[in-house]
Amino acid sequence: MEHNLWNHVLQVRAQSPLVHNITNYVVMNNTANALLAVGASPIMAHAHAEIDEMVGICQSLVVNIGTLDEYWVKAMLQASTKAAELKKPFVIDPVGAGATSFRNDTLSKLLATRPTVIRGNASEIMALAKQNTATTKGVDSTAESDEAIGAAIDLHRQFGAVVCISGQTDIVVSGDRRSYVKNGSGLMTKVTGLGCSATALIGAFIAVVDDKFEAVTAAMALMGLAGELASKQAAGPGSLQMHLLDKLYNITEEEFSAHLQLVVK
Ligand SMILES: Nc1ncnc2c1ncn2[C@@H]1O[C@H](COP(=O)(O)OP(=O)(O)O)[C@@H](O)[C@H]1O
Ligand SMILES: Cc1ncsc1CCOP(=O)(O)O
Ligand SMILES: [Mg+2]
Repeated sequence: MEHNLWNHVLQVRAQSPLVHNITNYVVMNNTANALLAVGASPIMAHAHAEIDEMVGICQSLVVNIGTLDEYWVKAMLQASTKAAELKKPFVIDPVGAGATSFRNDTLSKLLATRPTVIRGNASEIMALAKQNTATTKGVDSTAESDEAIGAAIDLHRQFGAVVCISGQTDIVVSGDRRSYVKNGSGLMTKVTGLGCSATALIGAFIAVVDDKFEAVTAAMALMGLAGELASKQAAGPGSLQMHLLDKLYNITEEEFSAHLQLVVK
């Protein structure tokens, strides 16, 4: 599988999939830039009047609930329903799951449209599976990714989605398949929107890779590796964001295979 992952990076660059994003105000710019850097083509669009056509021309959809309001919830449900109808892959980022009943109710409706992939941090994945005993801390995780594996397995069973728990180790769960990506940097938690960027990259990879488990693993490997290599050049969060975009753009096969820390089970 390791060799396939780099081929998937090359496929994204070669095919430049059009990725429709309904995402939050905080990260629109970061995530569009992350998609461009890996070779994909982002479009951010949430007007009800254009959702159906937009889903129709895109190769995948990213739904991120970071800054919800009622108009946007309708747009998200319209888009995910259309994507399911057209058999286009889509990924949900349950930002802040568990923080409010508005978020939880919206997520229940979105899950019912059967996303291809769910990517969240450990607190969010546990909240989605209603396994959160601790109170959530907004958009940041209060738990380690391995604490959410049971929740991820449960979500996969209920909804059939590939589930990714991000954190110090990114864990991808699908049926009895597991991958563990141990790249990244603690400094990445000091830049807003890097989880959202990981989800956007998943959107690009599921657009071009048939095996969705491998697609998600490749996206998380690329994000973790780019963040780790960029953090070595960064003086702090500001320059990390800048170096991360550069590394997403110019990472080589040699860097990818020399630094990848992947366990597949
Ligand atoms: N403690 C950490 N050590 C190393 N890398 C991390 C750590 N936390 C997050 N990352 C990296 O940041 C990416 C974004 O994950 P995360 O911070 O969990 O998302 P979110 O911003 O949604 O909470 C991960 O895929 C991983 O590469
Ligand atoms: C801070 C914040 N508030 C609402 S959405 C958002 C961005 C969260 O991004 P990420 O989960 O990628 O850190
Ligand atoms: Mg997040």
